[in-house]
Amino acid sequence: MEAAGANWGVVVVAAGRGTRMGTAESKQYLLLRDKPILVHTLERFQAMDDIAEVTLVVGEHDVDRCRAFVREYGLHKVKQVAAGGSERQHSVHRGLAALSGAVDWVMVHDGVRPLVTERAVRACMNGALQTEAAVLAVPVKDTIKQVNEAGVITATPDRRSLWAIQTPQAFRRSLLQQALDQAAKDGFLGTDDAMAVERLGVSVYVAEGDYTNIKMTTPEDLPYAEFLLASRERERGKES
Ligand SMILES: Nc1ccn([C@@H]2O[C@H](COP(=O)(O)OP(=O)(O)OP(=O)(O)O)[C@@H](O)[C@H]2O)c(=O)n1
Ligand SMILES: C[C@](O)(CO)[C@H](O)COP(=O)(O)O
Repeated sequence: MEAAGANWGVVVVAAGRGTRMGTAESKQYLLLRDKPILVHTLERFQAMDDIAEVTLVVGEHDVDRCRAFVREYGLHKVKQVAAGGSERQHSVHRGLAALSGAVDWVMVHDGVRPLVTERAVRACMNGALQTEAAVLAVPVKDTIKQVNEAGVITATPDRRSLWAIQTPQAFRRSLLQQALDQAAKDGFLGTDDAMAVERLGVSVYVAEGDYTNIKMTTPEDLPYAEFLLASRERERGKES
């Protein structure tokens, strides 16, 4: 563990199209209260003293408008705005390459998870510092079934072993680099970053997150996120 000397960078991936949201505008640019979802997300990391830099990965046609957001919202920790790839994993790989050489610990976060809390981010960072690789997750609340193509249940995994995985996902930088390089070489595509590390045989630890760290995915997520932000503002108002 090298908490004191750790130099943390964050790759925020936001190069997806948001097909399931079904809006003309890509979901990361939709307004949540007064600001684009992506700006809320970046502000979470901007506010944390022990994060040195952020690389933002966006669609190639959105690079200029995102550079303008960086200026408009004073997001000075965003040192690079890079163009992403066709799959999330490609975008992460490009973002990792764009971080400066000073970064030795990295978190990957979805640009469309604007409600992550500082407490949860810290839990993930501390988990990685102790183990090399940690992700945020919450225990699943529903009973999960495996269902075949005919719509028939084939298995009911023990719920006590099931966790819904979120971001951030945190790693020693060299480990994530090795994992993504190997995945690219093997033509392996995962739906999260941990999968690339797991296939190297390296253990990835789970740090308990919050159910409110939702990924903005479908239209009903928008009013829920508005509600959560308003509740947090009310709580802050009561404290001050
Ligand atoms: N080629 C891609 C695909 C996804 N992402 C990012 O990865 C995060 C999580 O992905 P998801 O919610 O699945 O976003 P989309 O791919 O945009 O959504 P959809 O599958 O509905 O099109 C998002 O911040 C998204 O912008 C990315 O950077 N590059
Ligand atoms: C990485 C992730 O956020 C973990 O839940 C998620 O897998 C990425 O989103 P997608 O919907 O699978 O593309």
